[in-house]
Amino acid sequence: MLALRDVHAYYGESHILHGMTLTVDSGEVATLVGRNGVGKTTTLRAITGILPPRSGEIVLDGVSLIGRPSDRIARLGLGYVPEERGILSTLSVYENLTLLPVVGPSAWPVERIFDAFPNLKERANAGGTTLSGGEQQMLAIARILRTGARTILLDEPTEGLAPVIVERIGELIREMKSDGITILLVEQNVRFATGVADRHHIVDHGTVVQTLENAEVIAREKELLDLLGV
Ligand SMILES: Nc1ncnc2c1ncn2[C@@H]1O[C@H](COP(=O)(O)OP(=O)(O)OP(=O)(O)O)[C@@H](O)[C@H]1O
Repeated sequence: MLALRDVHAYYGESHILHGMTLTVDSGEVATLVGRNGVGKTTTLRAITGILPPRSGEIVLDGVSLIGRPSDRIARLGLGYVPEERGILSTLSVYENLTLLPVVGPSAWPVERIFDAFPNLKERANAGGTTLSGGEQQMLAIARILRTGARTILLDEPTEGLAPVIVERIGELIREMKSDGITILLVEQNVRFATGVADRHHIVDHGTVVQTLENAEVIAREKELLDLLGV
């Protein structure tokens, strides 16, 4: 389980997270939803240790993450797929895929990844950034699955992608969940979010203002879209 309690984080003097508190249960898919700039990405960066919080508690499976460097946090089984995906242009698809160390026993072997993503197999020797946006997103997620991370943070994985790719990413998230992986997802597409998630944390001004079960969000979709301004 992942738990944040009263987390405060800053960029320089800008106070961005104002007491972020939330939990993601083991095996759950939870989302962070909210308008642009409310601190969703910053929350993921605080969890990974890329932007260490100035105060508060973050605990992953009983271990405090506070004060640990991000590479140590990753080795505890936390994977992060940033919005910008982080595919390196100087490396091939295969090299990008195998770049990160394996951190756990449930790591997907490369053969499983190639079975799941035939496009990545076909393009294994091509440059990482010669792939389409959708393929790069698949590669970014596949790279984390290969590490065996049991808790995965995904930042807007569907942004700007064609509907058929969005659907494939939805299937993949459901497959990850059925493998027992815990997922925290930043997602602006409410339809997509309700298709994959168990609970939704509504974020405003760097804090969670409401947590809703998936069924509530489905029932109140219009209200939520108005709230998000989308
Ligand atoms: N590197 C940075 N330096 C300074 N301020 C930043 C930096 N990154 C983000 N911010 C600011 O922090 C606030 C929260 O940004 P964050 O990216 O967490 O928002 P978000 O909810 O993820 O929204 P979006 O969907 O726009 O990414 C914004 O006001 C943003 O301008």
